[in-house]
Amino acid sequence: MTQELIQSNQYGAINQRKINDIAILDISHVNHNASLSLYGGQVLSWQPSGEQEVFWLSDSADFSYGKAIRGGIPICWPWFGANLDEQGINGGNHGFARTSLWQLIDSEINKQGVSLTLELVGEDRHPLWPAQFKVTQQLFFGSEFSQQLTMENLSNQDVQYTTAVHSYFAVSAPENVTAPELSSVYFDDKLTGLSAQQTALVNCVGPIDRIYHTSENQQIIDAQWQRKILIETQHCQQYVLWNPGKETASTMDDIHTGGENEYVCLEAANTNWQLIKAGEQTSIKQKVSLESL
Ligand SMILES: O=P(O)(O)OC[C@H]1O[C@@H](O)[C@H](O)[C@@H](O)[C@@H]1O
Repeated sequence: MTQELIQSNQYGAINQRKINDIAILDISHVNHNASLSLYGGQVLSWQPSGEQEVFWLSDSADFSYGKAIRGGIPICWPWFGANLDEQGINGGNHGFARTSLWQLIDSEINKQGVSLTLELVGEDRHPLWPAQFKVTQQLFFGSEFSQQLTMENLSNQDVQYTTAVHSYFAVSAPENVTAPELSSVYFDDKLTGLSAQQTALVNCVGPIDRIYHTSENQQIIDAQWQRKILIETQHCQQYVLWNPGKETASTMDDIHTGGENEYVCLEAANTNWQLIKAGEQTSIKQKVSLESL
């Protein structure tokens, strides 16, 4: 495997390698290892020293232009989910950011961790979203992880967006896992089409596909791995909880056999259209940390 050193110092190094034609950055640091793909601007892994991997990546992920990479943190933007307009133009699932090439603008390695800035700039990228825009993604990998997306509307017209940072959290098995704060929150069930449901979440076994209307901090409690994943967000009004379950996963080429038993998606999101006025910007953020049980 050919590697190119991007940056290093006494605390760590960033190397670049390629999968097919896709540039992957590998980070090794005194307190963690991590990797991300410039295609999709997508975090693929983050493993603080002495911990299990935090983000799940499918063994069958398709690293090809035009395809979304299954796992890590796909960026759903400028829309989340399906997007079908009145003329019948179908934008497909989750927008174009996850199938776009992002640029690495800046990186810094220090004792606490590694900071990276990625950018996606464009205009008229899709008939359903012709605006001129810049999205800046600021990532920090250390013993904690944070991710901020700043969305700038560079057009002279207002635009609307929906979004999700579609985190695939690695777990021992969805049946060992719960997210207790969600039990008291109303959700829209994408599988039944029913809105404003409320039921206790016993575990995260799929098929499950729900939009929970809350911006409170969340915990993914994994009884087997004896850890809590803590998630805090800013300017996100929902969380999406998704696991396809065995039957649906077996129809998905980019999930390896049994892969659905290795993760739970809890996606910090804005699933209702949000306005960004002409020339203005807005941002969302998530912070992820770990605790032992
Ligand atoms: O297969 P995709 O496009 O990556 O989407 C995966 C899932 O993403 C979730 O966010 C959606 O709520 C699900 O409905 C969807 O199936």
